[in-house]
Amino acid sequence: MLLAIDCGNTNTVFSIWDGECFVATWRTSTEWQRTADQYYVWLSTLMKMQGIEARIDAMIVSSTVPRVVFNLRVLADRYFNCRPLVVGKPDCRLPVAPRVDAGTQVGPDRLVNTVGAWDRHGGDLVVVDFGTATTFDVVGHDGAYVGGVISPGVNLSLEALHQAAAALPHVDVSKPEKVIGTNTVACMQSGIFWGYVGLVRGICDRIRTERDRPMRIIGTGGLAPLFAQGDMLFDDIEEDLTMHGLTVIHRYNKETA
Ligand SMILES: Nc1ncnc2c1ncn2[C@@H]1O[C@H](COP(=O)(O)OP(=O)(O)OP(=O)(O)O)[C@@H](O)[C@H]1O
Ligand SMILES: CC(C)(CO)[C@@H](O)C(=O)NCCC(=O)O
Ligand SMILES: [K+]
Repeated sequence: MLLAIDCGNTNTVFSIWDGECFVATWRTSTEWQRTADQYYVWLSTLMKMQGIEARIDAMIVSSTVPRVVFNLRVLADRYFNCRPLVVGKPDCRLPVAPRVDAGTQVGPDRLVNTVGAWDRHGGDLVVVDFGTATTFDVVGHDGAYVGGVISPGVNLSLEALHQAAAALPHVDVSKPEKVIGTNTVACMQSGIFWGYVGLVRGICDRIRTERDRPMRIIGTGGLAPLFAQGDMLFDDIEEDLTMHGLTVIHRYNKETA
């Protein structure tokens, strides 16, 4: 079975793929210091607890944090006796090459989102991913990543507000009842929630205008369902899009090996 790993700047998600579906998904914080042995103890404990007897013999990794890749390679080698595919490395091929400026290192999570979304929907898409950053990945008619937009993440913006202003507390993002807040927390929640609804709507409209064609908007990431409550932002929400993209890239590399 395949172990697919998506390391973001905040969280790392592990999923086990049996060729047809994900049999399990677990999440941990991203820490580059974590060793292969630590990953394995954590993973094997969760597998045991859930009675999962998967024999992992392949691994694929997307990491926005280059330093974590070393220990994940050791994990693959020491415990699963395989060489991992690492998205963005020359030996990991993508179905369609990105069309970006020479020398640009596109975030592997964005490339993987592009592949996953194209596999499900075909071309002319925008993937909006609410992670550490809020990213917009534009997929051309042929499935290529053709560029996008990087905005500060929702939780990052809330944290920056709290850090920079002595009287502003830490708050969690949620949909406020009204736009006009009558207390500090409600004012901050409104600014973030309706601010991001406007940001997503505005950027997607401008992308459509710039591309001059209809485009489907796919939302992903933990906060996509929450923001979908604010406006008709997305044609679809797919929380497993990055993981799906990883399985597609793995299959593509196996078939074209
Ligand atoms: N209402 C909410 N308020 C705050 N956080 C939420 C809420 N709903 C979901 N989340 C968070 O969203 C996160 C999942 O998002 P996702 O995996 O897309 O990005 P991330 O892990 O924050 O970022 P990255 O992938 O860049 O590491 C989880 O940490 C989850 O706690
Ligand atoms: C933008 C993030 C942080 C989103 O996870 C990641 O994709 C990244 O580090 N990207 C590198 C730069 C780029 O994508 O163009
Ligand atoms: K992510």
